[in-house]
Amino acid sequence: MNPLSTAPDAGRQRPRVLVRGTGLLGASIGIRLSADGHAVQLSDPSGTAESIARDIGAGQIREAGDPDPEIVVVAAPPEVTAAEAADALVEFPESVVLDVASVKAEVLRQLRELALSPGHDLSPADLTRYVGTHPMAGREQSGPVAARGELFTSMPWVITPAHDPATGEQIPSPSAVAWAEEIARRCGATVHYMDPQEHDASVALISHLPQIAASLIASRLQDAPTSALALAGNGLRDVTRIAASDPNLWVQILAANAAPVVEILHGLRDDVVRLIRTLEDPRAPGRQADIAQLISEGNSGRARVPGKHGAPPQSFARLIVIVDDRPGQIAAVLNDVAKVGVNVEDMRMDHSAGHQVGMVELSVLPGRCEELAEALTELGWKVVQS
Ligand SMILES: NC(=O)c1ccc[n+]([C@@H]2O[C@H](COP(=O)([O-])OP(=O)(O)OC[C@H]3O[C@@H](n4cnc5c(N)ncnc54)[C@H](O)[C@@H]3O)[C@@H](O)[C@H]2O)c1
Ligand SMILES: O=C(O)C(=O)C[C@]1(C(=O)O)C=C[C@@H](O)C=C1
Repeated sequence: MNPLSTAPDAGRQRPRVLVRGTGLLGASIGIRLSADGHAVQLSDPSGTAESIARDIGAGQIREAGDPDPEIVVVAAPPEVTAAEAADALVEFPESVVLDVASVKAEVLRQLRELALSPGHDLSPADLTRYVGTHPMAGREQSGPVAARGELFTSMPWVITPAHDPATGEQIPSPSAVAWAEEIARRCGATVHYMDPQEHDASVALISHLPQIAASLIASRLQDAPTSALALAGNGLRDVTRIAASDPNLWVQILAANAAPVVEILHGLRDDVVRLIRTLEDPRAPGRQADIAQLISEGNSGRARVPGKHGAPPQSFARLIVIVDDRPGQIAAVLNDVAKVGVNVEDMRMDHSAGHQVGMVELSVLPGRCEELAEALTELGWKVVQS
């Protein structure tokens, strides 16, 4: 009997996993599952991506004659995801097949079309072993070199089981869904369930809109004078980090989720037009209240962004440690923080223009900030609380 025909057994089973597509996502999953004791096989049309993934500990390159995987994770670009998942369902008739593409309804639509197509070996019954998923974690860099085993820790991972449009019944078997959930948990993520359409509408707002906004803002900088760019502070860095993302990937994501994105862009356009009108004559009666309203609407939205583990938003206390600008200083600070036993929730490094010093900004729980500042000062660090 297929060991995966039942739900995960109290976390003891370690099914063999094939990761198809060993870029950022695939290699990160491979690292995490290998560390958790799974035998992970790797395959990618790019031999370089496969070799790098293997070399960084994501698993072993799948060779002819290797045993069939029990779980396949398709981590390929969105436009080939349905075809890759279909091939895996046909090639490994006992395996559970997951994908991690950023869009869900279009992948499912293509898979259904393949299952109904007389020219394809995929049958509708095979779809009982397919589970669409989407880890809400990534980076602006791609390829296995950017992979990190910790990528998914405490981040949401959405599972989007398909339902039969006629009967409303869930298509993937309960054990396939349970295994998808188990893989997400073993990668350190927190699991959410949604149907594919609700997922796509949600990510249009919380993922696709930010990407578009970051790209549009960063594109304004292309011809900016170098003297202006030299003044760039954290505000600009915060809102443009994801503007460095892969254009190829985003063409595919936005094209596959265009309708919900367009709806949101209409609303954004209305707000931009309103702001332009206001600022054309900012001293006219009522205009300053308009500006204040726009900024405070942003405050309200921002306050709703949840913290780690989907917990309510939490403001961390921040302290800045001033370090000499030489190798090993960040590690030395973090080492001392670990000695004090305080968890760092976030960290960033900044340089003071024209000075040979760096500023390591540490975000910690407010209740631990005072104690950490005192301990680091005692250990000889220059500490500033902000
Ligand atoms: N980048 C992110 O932040 C992020 C986050 C969550 C989900 N995703 C999704 O994960 C998937 C992979 O994205 P990524 O960021 O790892 O991209 P990536 O470019 O880092 O890696 C994609 C890999 O897929 C390989 N590939 C290309 N065609 C293939 C095929 N037909 N079969 C198997 N592999 C193939 C490429 O050679 C490459 O190594 C995408 O579907 C993306 O939507 C990305
Ligand atoms: O943090 C980043 O760099 C990301 O772009 C990650 C992000 C996101 O919007 O949160 C981007 C696209 C993916 O589909 C999932 C995650």
